[in-house]
Amino acid sequence: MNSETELAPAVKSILEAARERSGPDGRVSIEARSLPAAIERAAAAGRDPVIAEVKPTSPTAEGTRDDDPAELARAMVEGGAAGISVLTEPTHFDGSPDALTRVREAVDVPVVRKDFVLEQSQLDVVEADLVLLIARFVDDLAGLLEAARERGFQALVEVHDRDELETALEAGATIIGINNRDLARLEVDLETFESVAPHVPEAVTLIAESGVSAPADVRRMREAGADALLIGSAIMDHGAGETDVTANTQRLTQATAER
Ligand SMILES: O=P(O)(O)OC[C@@H](O)[C@@H](O)c1c[nH]c2ccccc12
Repeated sequence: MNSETELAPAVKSILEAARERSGPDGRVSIEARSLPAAIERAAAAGRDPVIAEVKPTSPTAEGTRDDDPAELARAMVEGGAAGISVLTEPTHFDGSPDALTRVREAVDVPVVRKDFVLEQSQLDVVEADLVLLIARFVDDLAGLLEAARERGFQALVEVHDRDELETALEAGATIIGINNRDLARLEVDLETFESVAPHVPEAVTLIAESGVSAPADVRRMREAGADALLIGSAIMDHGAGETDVTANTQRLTQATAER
C-alpha cells in the first residue's frame, strides 16, 4: 500500500474502521449480472450509461438522506440507470450490506458494492454483481482480484493516476474506474479522468467516477473515453436541490441525446 501520510483525515479514519471489519467464514458464490452488457444495452438504447449510487451521506456531503435504498434504486432505474452502486461502508457513509441485498432484490440491473475491501474475507460480507477494489489501498491487488472472480464477482478497480492504472492492468483488471476525487485532499477535478483515460487499453470497460454533476460533465467524460459514469451526489442531492432521483438520473442519462 502507498504511504498514508498524504491521505485526508477522513480517509485515514475510514481505512482504520475498514481494517477492523472482518468477514464471515463461509464464501459467497455469485451469478453476476454483466456490467459491460448492461452498459452496451443502455448505449444501444440511446442513453448515456450511468451507474447511479445509493449513498446516504459521505465525508463531503452536506446532509444525509435516509430514504429506503430499494425505493431509491428503483427510482434510479426508472430514470434510465444502467447499473446501481450501493455504499455498504457503515461508519462514514451510513451504508449497510443489508441495503445492498435489498437493492439487488428490487432491481434487475447489475449492482456494485462500494466499500473499502482490504482483504479476502471481506468479500464474503454480501452478494453483489461487482465489488469495488481501490488500487491505492489494496496490498495484493492481483490476489484480491482473483479471489473476487473465484466467488463470481466482477471487479471494478478504482485508480486515480497512471501508476495505479499500471498496477490495475498488471493485476488483470478489465473494468476500471478513474476517480476524479483526490483522496488526499478530497477535491474533485474532471481533468484527472481526461489525463489518465488515454492510457487505458480499448478492451477495458472504462468508468468515470465522481464529480459528474451536470449533463455537460457527462458529455465531457464521454468525449474523453468513458464507457459509463458513476454518479452519486448529483443524483442523491444531499443539499437543498432537486430531490427527485428519477428526474436527476434522467437528466444525466439523456445528456448526449438532448444536446
Ligand atoms: O458523489 P459523486 O461525486 O458523484 O461520486 C460518486 C462515487 O464516485 C464516489 O462515491 C466514490 C468513488 N470512489 C469511492 C470509494 C469509496 C466511497 C465512495 C467513492
